[in-house]
Amino acid sequence: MASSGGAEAVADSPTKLSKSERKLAKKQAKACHTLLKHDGIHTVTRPTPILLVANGGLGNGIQRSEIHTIFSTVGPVEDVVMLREKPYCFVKYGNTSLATSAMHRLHGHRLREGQGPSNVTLYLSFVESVPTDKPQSNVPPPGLVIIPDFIDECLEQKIIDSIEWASPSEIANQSLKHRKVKHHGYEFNYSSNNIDRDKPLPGGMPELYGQVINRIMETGHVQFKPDQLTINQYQPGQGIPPHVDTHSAFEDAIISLSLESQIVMEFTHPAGHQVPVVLPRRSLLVMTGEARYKWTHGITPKKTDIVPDPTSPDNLTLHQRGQRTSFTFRAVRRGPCDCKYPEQCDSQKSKAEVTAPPQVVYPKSDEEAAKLEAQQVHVVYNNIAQNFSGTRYKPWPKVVDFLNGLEPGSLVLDVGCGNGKYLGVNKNLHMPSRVKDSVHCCQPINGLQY
Ligand SMILES: O=C(O)CCC(=O)C(=O)O
Ligand SMILES: [Fe+2]
Repeated sequence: MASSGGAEAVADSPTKLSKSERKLAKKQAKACHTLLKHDGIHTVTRPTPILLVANGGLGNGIQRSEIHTIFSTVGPVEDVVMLREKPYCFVKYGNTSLATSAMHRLHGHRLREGQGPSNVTLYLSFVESVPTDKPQSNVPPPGLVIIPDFIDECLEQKIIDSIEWASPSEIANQSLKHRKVKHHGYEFNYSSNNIDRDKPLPGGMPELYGQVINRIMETGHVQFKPDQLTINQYQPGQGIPPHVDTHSAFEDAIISLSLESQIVMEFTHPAGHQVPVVLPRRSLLVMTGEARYKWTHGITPKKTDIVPDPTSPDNLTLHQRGQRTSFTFRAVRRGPCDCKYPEQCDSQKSKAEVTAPPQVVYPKSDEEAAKLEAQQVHVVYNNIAQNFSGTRYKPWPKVVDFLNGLEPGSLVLDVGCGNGKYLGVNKNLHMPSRVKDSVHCCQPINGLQY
């Protein structure tokens, strides 16, 4: 039986729920709705030995050991199952009574309490079985090679110490705000995604990096000697959007040396399937052929990566990112690209295709505009409302103070009221709103709408 929420299982009596119990039940109902809608997971109201722990998954930055420790305080845990990228996990007890005790004690538990923004609230539901992870193809794109320990720690330090970053004010003026970059050989222009062949940078390629390039050539994986270098420095939480390095800008073989910290790079095939690839610290990544020309590569901006761990029952664990500095070596292309991947190739796409601005069709009447808004705005917001609302339940204290400071009877219009979290803050105010489906808590009054 599918449940709208395990709240019944949590409440000791069917009598009136307290305010915090109501909030918990509402959050849980939303979690169950989302699970069913997106992952087809049915929660049940009848107690079972298995608990689904919403917010307690690898996708939420939670380690299995944290879940194991807290759930073991109730009794022996038989298994904790974490699924790749999912923000929930499953805790299996030997019997229903232990799972029921855990439901009573840990539903609404705040993990990492007092640890600032990293604290999370766990919402529990009973489930009858644990779904298995969808088999994921981990076959890396053809043409991708990783050479571990390409350089030793001593050279790594030497290279890091040698970087001459621009001054903070120069960096503040750069177009890239989300990571630090420095170029040698040629400047990479992030607006055109290309380089200006006629403007080599003064200073050429520093001698130390020249040595690394010679070493790269000795691997035998690279045909064209790199003459351009982009140094990227990422703090934990920073990344680079998925992209294919412009075909017309660089020859085959895009090479990246990872220093200071490992990272997971996501490779995505044009058909949509994704393969996460761990780039170990001090390793060299070489992308040629399909890996270079056809698949996108990118780094998701987050603070932890999910990485393989053969010692963990689900073969996965979390790795906290540290500062990573990468050296991307590329050979500037001197003519058009004639690769086998015309779909991704800017040299082979017709000029019109590449340069034509997207066609914008403006509505011709108010009716057409209203129809467009209904399709593109109202329908979208109504579809995402449940999820959206689940992430916005805490009123901002300053707004609450403002509302509580108003004269009783004041008329307040909360334009763009989201899930209406302020509508009930001060019962002495009139706060009209119209949000169909978005959230049941928004009350329309007297035709005053937006
Ligand atoms: O940081 C990296 O390893 C990759 C950087 C990259 O893809 C680029 O600069 O185009
Ligand atoms: Fe790239």
